[in-house]
Amino acid sequence: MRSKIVTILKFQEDVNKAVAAAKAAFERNSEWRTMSPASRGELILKLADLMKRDKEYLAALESLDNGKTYKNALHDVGFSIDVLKYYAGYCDKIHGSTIPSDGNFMTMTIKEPVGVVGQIIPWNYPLGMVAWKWAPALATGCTVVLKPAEQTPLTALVLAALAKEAGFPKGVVNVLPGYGPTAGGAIVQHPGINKVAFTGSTEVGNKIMEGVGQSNLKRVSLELGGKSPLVIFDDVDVDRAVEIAYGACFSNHGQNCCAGSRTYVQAGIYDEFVKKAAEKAKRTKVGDPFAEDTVQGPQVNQEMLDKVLRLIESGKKEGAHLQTGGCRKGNEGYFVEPTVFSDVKDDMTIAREEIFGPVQSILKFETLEEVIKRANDTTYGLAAGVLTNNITTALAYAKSVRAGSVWVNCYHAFSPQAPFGGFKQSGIGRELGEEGLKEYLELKTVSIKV
Ligand SMILES: NC(=O)C1=CN([C@@H]2O[C@H](COP(=O)(O)OP(=O)(O)OC[C@H]3O[C@@H](n4cnc5c(N)ncnc54)[C@H](O)[C@@H]3O)[C@@H](O)[C@H]2O)C=CC1
Ligand SMILES: O=C(O)C(=O)C[C@H](O)[C@H](O)CO
Repeated sequence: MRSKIVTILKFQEDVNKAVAAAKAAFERNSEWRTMSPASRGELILKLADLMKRDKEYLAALESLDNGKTYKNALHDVGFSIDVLKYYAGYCDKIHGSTIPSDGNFMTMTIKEPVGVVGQIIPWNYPLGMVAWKWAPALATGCTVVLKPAEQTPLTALVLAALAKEAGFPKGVVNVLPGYGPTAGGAIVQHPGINKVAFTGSTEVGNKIMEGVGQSNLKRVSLELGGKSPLVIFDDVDVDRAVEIAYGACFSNHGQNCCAGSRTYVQAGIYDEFVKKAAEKAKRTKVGDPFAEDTVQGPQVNQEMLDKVLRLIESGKKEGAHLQTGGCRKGNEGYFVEPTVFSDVKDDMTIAREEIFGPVQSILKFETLEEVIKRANDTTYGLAAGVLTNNITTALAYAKSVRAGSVWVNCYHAFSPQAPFGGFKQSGIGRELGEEGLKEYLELKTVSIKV
């Protein structure tokens, strides 16, 4: 008990130090606050350039730390650079408006950085999540204290070193590795932090809301779990649909908040789709993330391996039809066989819980009205997809599905310009795009008596 208290106090002390540094960097006359917006943009671009210089190193470290394939890690580094560049361009374009208010006043609004921001990120996109969190925070002029996931702290630490090399003033970015309840908890509770941005489980998202309520009502943005539906109508090319559905569900080994983990297939093509989806999954090359031809590496750790296997077992027990996979792959490492279940029913655990693993659940449907209802029958609302050649069907689905992103005839269509975030218990607020900036700004109204 005593050693636990000492550990908690130690984390508290570290968080205090990081917050003090971030607060000092945010002081009114500090170098950071008095820097021109254009120079702030140049620093962010410099960081992006340094990441480009070190991209192979960053990707290798990410792959080593997380288990994702080197190829995917390299893609993540590229996307992270794009996100930084996109927000760098915003630095000198953040402005308020003038308002024709009643009475003899001239009224204007000013957009100001929210202040010191605590950022808590997960292990599935360790480097990508740093970029998504830092870019809008730094573009708006905030200072940050970031806690990477305990499973994958390495690339965030390298990015901190690159930020130093780029020339960010002392205290603007702080990286603090540590565990969730201790280091993360201390960030959430800290009275010196003005906003917390979090990506991770809905369970911890709830704890963050509680902690914020108990401390100083920090601003909050949350990007949480999902159980996203991909709906496939029978007017599409089945082979193409199988490919898209595979990418939707299995990319990043299924460790993806917006994984298309409920595959609804219309009755007319259902049997053919199931057969081909199982063949596709079976062909997946699982193994060493650094090998050229590997498509799927290991899950991140024992805990996640156990969770995925437990959910696969629930699928078998509850009567879903196992088409392929269904077991751990080999006896070493955290590898899972790419798994496909058909005849999944909406009330089965595998159709309701976020699995975060390489498991596809295929469900049959007949009509648009029916499938909209079923797609929306979830506590989540992060993403959704639809494959059809009928524009009316696509638009009806896109308008009716309760999700933050809807992908039509594609999936995982991410770009730095397009906002991303959840309806319902998938989150609060948006990341990326112009919307992502708003999460880091306070709006001030100034009225001048004329
Ligand atoms: N939305 C997403 O991208 C992610 C969703 N998940 C979901 O969550 C499940 C569990 O994975 P975990 O790694 O346990 O997720 P988690 O939500 O516990 O971890 C995410 C981050 O939150 C921190 N954290 C944990 N407890 C905290 C607390 N009390 N206060 C402040 N910070 C805290 C962790 O240290 C980590 O940095 C996964 O199986 C998956 O379903 C996990 C990772 C990412
Ligand atoms: O899973 C998450 O947390 C993400 O938001 C990452 C996205 O899925 C995306 O694939 C990153 O490129």
